[in-house]
Amino acid sequence: MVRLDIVSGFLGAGKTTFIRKVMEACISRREKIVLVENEFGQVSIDSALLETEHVKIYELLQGCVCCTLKGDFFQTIKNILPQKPDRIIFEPSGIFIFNEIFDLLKDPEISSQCCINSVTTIVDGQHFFQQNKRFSPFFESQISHASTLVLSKTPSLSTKEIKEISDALRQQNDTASLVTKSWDDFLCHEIMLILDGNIKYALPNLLDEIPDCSTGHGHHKHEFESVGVRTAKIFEIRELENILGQFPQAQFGNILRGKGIIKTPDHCVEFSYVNGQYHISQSKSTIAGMASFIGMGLKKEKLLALFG
Ligand SMILES: Nc1nc2c(ncn2[C@@H]2O[C@H](COP(=O)(O)OP(=O)(O)OP(=O)(O)O)[C@@H](O)[C@H]2O)c(=O)[nH]1
Repeated sequence: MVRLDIVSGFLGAGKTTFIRKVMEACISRREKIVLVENEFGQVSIDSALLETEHVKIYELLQGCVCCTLKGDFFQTIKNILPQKPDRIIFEPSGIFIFNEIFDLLKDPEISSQCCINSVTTIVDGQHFFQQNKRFSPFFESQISHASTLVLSKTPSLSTKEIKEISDALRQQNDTASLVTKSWDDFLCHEIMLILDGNIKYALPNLLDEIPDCSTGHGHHKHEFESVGVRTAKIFEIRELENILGQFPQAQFGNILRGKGIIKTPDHCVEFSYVNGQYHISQSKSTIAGMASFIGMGLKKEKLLALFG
């Protein structure tokens, strides 16, 4: 059976960061893995960040596999299965709802060869309470379906804050394993335990236990929009900081998430903007000159002009 490991979490929670660790662990164990990346935006930043010669990456762009791209996702899984990987690691978009995804296991071609091994939901410790309140349907869905909940960005949190978030998570899912320790230094076997140490989804074809989401809900509508940018421009770091520093003031719309790989005079940098805070770091990526923004009421022309 090919194991399907789903790594969910809201926009900017830390999914890609976690998957990078999982990939390192799998590669060191000589597992054959395939990565499926679903980005709501038009530009695939995550694939560029995760690119390695050892792992084949499939991209599903401009939509969400829980609605418009569901058919493409199922077909992608069918295309991958003949390669017989040990594991398919799937990163849904941050605004993913676990509605019809379990129909995967109702497709005989897929369920005879593949089982959902784990659902790891990364929860952004820094922004949890604010985002959970504002975007509760996504949080409820991603948290309640998790076999493991992993808190990210914990070094910036106090013990009291970690306890408060843990209590809130337990109210929504009291059976998942909960990882609150900083996983920056986790060893390979600790990372793999998060995926393989759970039994919630370990058995294939437990159709009786799979929520039936096929009636009533229909495809939910995303209120979000995205803007993708490609640019050959070389930025001074200060220029980039100045751009990112303006985003909370909303003159470019309500930007919830921004990320990109940009050229500077010395090297390429990655930037990440989440909920009003930004971070810039040196990048190892060989692909640069792109950015992606997700939010509401985005001022596309103004954003494009910033990077043009
Ligand atoms: N300090 C710290 N930073 C983290 C941690 N996890 C993620 N980050 C940072 O948070 C930002 C967003 O992380 P990503 O891994 O790109 O988040 P994501 O969930 O893949 O984002 P989207 O796919 O855009 O929804 C990046 O700047 C990461 O470096 C963590 O555990 N600790």
